[in-house]
Amino acid sequence: MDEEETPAIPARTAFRRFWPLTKGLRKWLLLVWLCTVLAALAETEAILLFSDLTDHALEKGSLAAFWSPAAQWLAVAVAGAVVAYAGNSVAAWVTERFVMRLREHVFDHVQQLPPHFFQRHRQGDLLSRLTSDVEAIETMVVSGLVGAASAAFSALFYAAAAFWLRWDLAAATFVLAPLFWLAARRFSGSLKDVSRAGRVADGAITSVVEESLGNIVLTQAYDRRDAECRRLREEANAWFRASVRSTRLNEAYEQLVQVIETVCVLAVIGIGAWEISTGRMTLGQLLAFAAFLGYLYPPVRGLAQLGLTVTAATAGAERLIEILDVGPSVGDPGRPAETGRPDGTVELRNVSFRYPGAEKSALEDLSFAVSPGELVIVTGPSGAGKSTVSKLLLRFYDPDSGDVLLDGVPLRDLPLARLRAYVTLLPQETLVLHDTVRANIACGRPGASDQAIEEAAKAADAHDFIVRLPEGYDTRVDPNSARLSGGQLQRLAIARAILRDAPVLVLDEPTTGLDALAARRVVKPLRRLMTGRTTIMITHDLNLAPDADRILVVDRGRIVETGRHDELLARGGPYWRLHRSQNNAAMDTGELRMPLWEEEQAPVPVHDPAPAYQQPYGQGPYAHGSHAHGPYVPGPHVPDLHVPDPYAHDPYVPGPHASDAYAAPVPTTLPDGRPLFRDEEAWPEI
Ligand SMILES: Nc1ncnc2c1ncn2[C@@H]1O[C@H](COP(=O)(O)OP(=O)(O)OP(=O)(O)O)[C@@H](O)[C@H]1O
Repeated sequence: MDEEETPAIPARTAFRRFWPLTKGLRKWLLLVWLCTVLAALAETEAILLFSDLTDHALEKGSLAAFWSPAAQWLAVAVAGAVVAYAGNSVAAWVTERFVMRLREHVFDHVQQLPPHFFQRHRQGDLLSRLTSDVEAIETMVVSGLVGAASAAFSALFYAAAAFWLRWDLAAATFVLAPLFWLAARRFSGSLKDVSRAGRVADGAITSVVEESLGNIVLTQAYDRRDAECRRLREEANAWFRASVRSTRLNEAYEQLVQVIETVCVLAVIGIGAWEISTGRMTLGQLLAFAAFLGYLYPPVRGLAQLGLTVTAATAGAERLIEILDVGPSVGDPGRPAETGRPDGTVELRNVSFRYPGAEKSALEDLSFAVSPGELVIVTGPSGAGKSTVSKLLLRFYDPDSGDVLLDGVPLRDLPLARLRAYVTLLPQETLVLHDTVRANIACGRPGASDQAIEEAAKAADAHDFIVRLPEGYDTRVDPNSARLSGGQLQRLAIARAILRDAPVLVLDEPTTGLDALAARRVVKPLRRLMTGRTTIMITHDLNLAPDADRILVVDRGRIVETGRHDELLARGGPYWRLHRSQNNAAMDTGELRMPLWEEEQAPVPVHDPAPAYQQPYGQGPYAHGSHAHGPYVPGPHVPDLHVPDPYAHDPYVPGPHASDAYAAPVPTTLPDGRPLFRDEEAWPEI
């Protein structure tokens, strides 16, 4: 779904769609309309008094005939002013309430949408929909409706008054009325197109600014200022064209209407002059008639203009309806399962899943179970489906087939709020609220006491750096804050998760993006967080792997290997290769990493749950003499790699190179000499 493809919707459909949101406000709308009616009555009375004054006081030059109508006129004017003030104030209140309600409604809806929606929509465009498009709908549903009702009433009222005064004169004038309608009709189609283009361009400009400022480091470091300005200019040009064209169209319409009005006024004066000359009309009557026409034109013009405004607002409505029509991918069950706090047994049973619109499945018939308190690491190359597992565990999506179970209960039978209280996610990116440190931790468990927050911070090794901040726990932080390092932010996130105290933890790349020192600094807090909880850690970083009760190696949506760290290394299979590529510092770029098997070897071999052959670590097929020491070369391009895929050989017969460097025992240090995280020692405070 793209902003350019927004489907066209008739104004009536758009109106009907948003009208229910005026519930509770309608009585106030009626009051606004009543005020307009009263104001119109006051104006009419004023015009009639003016006619009286002209004929009795002005034409006859009698001051005595002046006082009474003048006093009545003043009283009517004051009453009209009070009513108009009250009506406009209530109208402002109603329109702003409606805007707030609509914005909350759309915002609430957007927050329930699945992750792929946000990957496919630019944030700036969403922002523009939530701001200017929401306001546009107000002009259609509330101001539009009240305006139309008031204008229609005023037009009818003044027209009736004009007829009552001189029906023949009025009839002659109204013959010209369809001209207004024709003029409005002529312009409305073009105005809708141009408004739609303007709104899309507005969203695009917000997106460019937002993306560019969000990437300011890239912009500055790579001197991309000109490129970014060019990008902005391209979008701004579209907006510029749309807005100039929209002004031109509106202006042309206004001027055309002026000309039509002049024709009407001249017709009235011409007929009036003839009527006065024949003695059938007084000057006062003619002036009053002209005044009624003067009052009649604005509502008639307003009605036609309103048509144009509503047409333009429909373009905004289309963009909001497009979002509102995207349903959440999951919802609360009709009949929720009756469960208490779970022990934390997690199971994926024959789970297959394909992202909406994707060509290939992200997970294929995946099964594994984790017992309460176990630590299971899910690893594998980029795009293997690891993060998809975390999305299913949090129930951002339901599997296409198979089940995800918590203590034997399918997740789809648990209310979402309860499920997410039981399963805590520590996401890859450190998520920080624009708020105080205290609030950032407390959002793990709203209403937590200060003492509980501090204890969580202590367990996460965050307390010490927090108290050193200028205002301690009350220091404000924000997502782009330079105040806290990546590691410190991660420890805040750990404190939040500790406070949440869920029986199941899903850690998605908890050390990614942290340097070695910072990564090491979060290991202890992470261990404290994991203690006693079922933990599923999705990671490329295998430094915590020795701690895991089990490691699942996933590739192309399937488990290709499972076991403990030592067993898997000894097996010399995919895990061993992942581990080797990491120790060779060929970091996780996905492209750099060795494929677990060669592309052409489809279908993907499925893990055989029976214990694999016991192959000494380093005796795998890739422990090949000339490559063992060299820089990492992706698998399929290894020129003299004559050893077939390891999965094709079960059991594997050790090759002739068992004695090379990779036949060494499991290393206890990283290549740069750092100890593995397993051997913790005191580290300096960062
Ligand atoms: N929103 C999406 N729409 C379509 N396909 C998607 C979407 N998100 C992920 N995928 C695809 O699903 C597959 C699994 O993705 P996933 O993010 O789970 O991989 P991963 O193992 O976590 O990768 P990485 O380690 O790079 O984060 C990939 O082929 C990916 O391209």
